[in-house]
Amino acid sequence: MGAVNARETSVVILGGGPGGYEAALVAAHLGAKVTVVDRDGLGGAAVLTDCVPSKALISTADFKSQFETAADLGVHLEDPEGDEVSESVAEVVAVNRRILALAAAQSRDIGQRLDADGVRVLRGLGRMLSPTLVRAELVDGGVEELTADVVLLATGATPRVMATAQPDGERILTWQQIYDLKELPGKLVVVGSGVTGAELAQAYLGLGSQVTLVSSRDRVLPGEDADAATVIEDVFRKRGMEVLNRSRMAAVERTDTGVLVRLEDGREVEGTHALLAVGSVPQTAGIGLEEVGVQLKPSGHISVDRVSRTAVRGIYAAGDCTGVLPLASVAAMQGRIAMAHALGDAVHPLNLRAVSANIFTDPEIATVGYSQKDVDEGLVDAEALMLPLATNPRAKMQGITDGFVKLFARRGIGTVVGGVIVAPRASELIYPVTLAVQHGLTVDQLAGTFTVYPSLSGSVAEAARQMHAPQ
Ligand SMILES: Cc1cc2nc3c(=O)[nH]c(=O)nc-3n(C[C@H](O)[C@H](O)[C@H](O)COP(=O)(O)OP(=O)(O)OC[C@H]3O[C@@H](n4cnc5c(N)ncnc54)[C@H](O)[C@@H]3O)c2cc1C
Ligand SMILES: NC(=O)c1ccc[n+]([C@@H]2O[C@H](COP(=O)([O-])OP(=O)(O)OC[C@H]3O[C@@H](n4cnc5c(N)ncnc54)[C@H](O)[C@@H]3O)[C@@H](O)[C@H]2O)c1
Repeated sequence: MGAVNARETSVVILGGGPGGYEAALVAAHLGAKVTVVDRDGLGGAAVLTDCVPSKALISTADFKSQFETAADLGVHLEDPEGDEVSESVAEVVAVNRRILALAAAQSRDIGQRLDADGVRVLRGLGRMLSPTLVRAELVDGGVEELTADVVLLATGATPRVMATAQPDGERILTWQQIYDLKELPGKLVVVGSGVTGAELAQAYLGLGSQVTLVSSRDRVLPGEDADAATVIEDVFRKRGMEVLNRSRMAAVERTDTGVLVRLEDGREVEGTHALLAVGSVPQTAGIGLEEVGVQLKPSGHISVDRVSRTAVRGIYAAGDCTGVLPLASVAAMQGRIAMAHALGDAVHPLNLRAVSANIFTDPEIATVGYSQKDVDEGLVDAEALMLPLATNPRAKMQGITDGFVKLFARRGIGTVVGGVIVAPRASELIYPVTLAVQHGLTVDQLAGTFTVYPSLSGSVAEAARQMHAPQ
């Protein structure tokens, strides 16, 4: 925007999720006058219904699973009378109460930070009246019109709902409705084996439900590294999940005892509950975007460039409403970049090649940079090396049998361009690989860096060592 005086700039942000609130903090820090209009609660779906609650549920399921595997490490549980305790039980009401309290506390923390930084927050629906005028329809019934030099659209996405599978919040559920459950589903049918479906199917399996996963593709997690997805699918089956591949849901209906999921090939799957995880749609309709010139893709996502600009000068967009990469971390980065650009601070355009992501299954799948598919399709001239974790001494001590480290490095040069780690806490282990990708380190530099003995990160260094090309 050329020479900008941030102190005289008024910024209006639609949406208080990671895309919106992180941007608000940056804009306030740069001195702008900032108002956030948010409909559902600060933190957005990320904090209130999606990312945070699902990860908290998974933590509970992981904890419970440790009781089940304790015997492998020679530990059994006894009650005070010395009788063996064979089962742990998840009390869903208590589990959900904790999760909702945790999410609410995080939302409150965000509110306090925004408040401390002088950001004004209005609870209500924002609508564009012109490129520089936003109408806020407040939950208390009031209306406010806000003039803006800069607008950031960060309205997120919402679960996709099919006409033939209508959620009722009791037995047929979206992932946003599961925290109101008063009892653990006896038999849960999860429809959709993307990241949301896979994570929640395993969480409920861990909590004690019988689970059937309806997967429309050849394998679960179709968008992920095939070796990693195969490990996860094997683990799912080993632990007793029924996985139905090449099975597309046609409809879900209520029965006297629960639900009936009809598949397109005529098969039927019965359950007590169905969880629909068939994707999301952006929340971009009916709020005046196209009327003011913002371009939407056929999917409804807002078109943006690498500094989060839309087609309209002064209007930016960040997060799931752009469909660039639906992650909280990416939403936040897009929001920060937008404000830096709009308010004349130093800008580093979004670099998707350095985004690390994690699937919170057990074991977890963490990825960064170029993928195996990119390598196979010749998008980058790189070689791959995969090292199973089973031979790692720390893995043996911890009873870890499934998992691997895979690195991709430029052929001949050895620069690390990507990696996949399948392991417990892979989300923590991927960081050295992300550092290597971000800063162009070579496999020799990774291999030449000390790791603790014994440690799982030793396998990252060992994989790099095995990729050394003698000069
Ligand atoms: C089950 C699940 C688990 C996930 N887990 C992870 C994870 O572990 N890690 C990760 O990085 N990502 C995760 N994600 C993705 C992550 O939740 C999203 O990428 C993130 O929420 C995007 O943030 P956002 O700011 O774009 O939108 P949101 O978080 O959806 O926030 C948008 C906000 O905008 C408000 N809003 C909408 N329209 C308007 C309007 N017109 N006016 C005012 N306010 C409006 C909404 O009320 C909401 O508060 C997960 C997603 C799902 C579904
Ligand atoms: N840990 C994380 O970071 C995390 C967790 C959850 C979601 N997310 C983000 O959200 C994005 C979306 O993930 P998602 O899993 O919600 O959606 P998705 O669109 O990736 O997956 C939905 C799946 O449902 C399947 N499907 C659609 N219709 C179906 C039908 N009728 N019957 C059976 N299957 C059907 C699709 O083939 C697809 O595999 C992810 O790419 C990720 O970026 C991240």
